Amino acid sequence: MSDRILVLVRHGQSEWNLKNLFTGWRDPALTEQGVMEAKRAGVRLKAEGLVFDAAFTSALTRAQNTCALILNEMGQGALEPVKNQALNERDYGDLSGLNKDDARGKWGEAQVHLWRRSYDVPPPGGESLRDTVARTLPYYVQEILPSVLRGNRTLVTAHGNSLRALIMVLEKHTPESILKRELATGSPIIYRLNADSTVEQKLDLAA
Ligand SMILES: O=C(O)[C@@H](CO)OP(=O)(O)O
Repeated sequence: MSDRILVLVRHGQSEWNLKNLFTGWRDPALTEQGVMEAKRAGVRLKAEGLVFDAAFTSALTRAQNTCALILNEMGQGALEPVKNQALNERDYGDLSGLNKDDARGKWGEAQVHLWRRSYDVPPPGGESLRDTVARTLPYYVQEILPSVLRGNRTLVTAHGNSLRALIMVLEKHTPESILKRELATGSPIIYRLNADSTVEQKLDLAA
């Protein structure tokens, strides 16, 4: 068995998730429930017998706090995560701060779904998932993957769409199949990688 372990966790519920607002690069805090979700993720990862050697997170508070809560819960509060905005949420541009139901009322369900989940339709002034892949994937390949392949059990706490960008590659999604890939807040996905960086085994703790 290899030690090439990569764990992805979407941050716990944020204030803007709760208010149903497009968030993107805006920086709301975790809610009480979000804090609980992050702690629970730490408990579950510890129960899986995991110990991390490296951690990466975005430049946004909700992902950083989720990372710290997970590591504290695992008794690994001394592990300092690497923070980089390459892991930030997709930039929602002009939609940032708008209510998602109001947006559906204004532009229609189908258009809003395309902005939220399609591969290549950018929201006005913002990033498509393809644009998000273009900034997260180089960081993954240059920084995160070498850490995993060196045998560091590696935690990444980030965001719904920046993680969908990585999952697209890890789980070999097409631009069509990625439309349906949703990520729950605070639910770890544990990947064991082969030496060629493909996925040997996946354990989705949300499933
Ligand atoms: O608002 C956002 O930034 C994201 C994640 O919460 O939302 P969505 O699920 O609509 O892409």
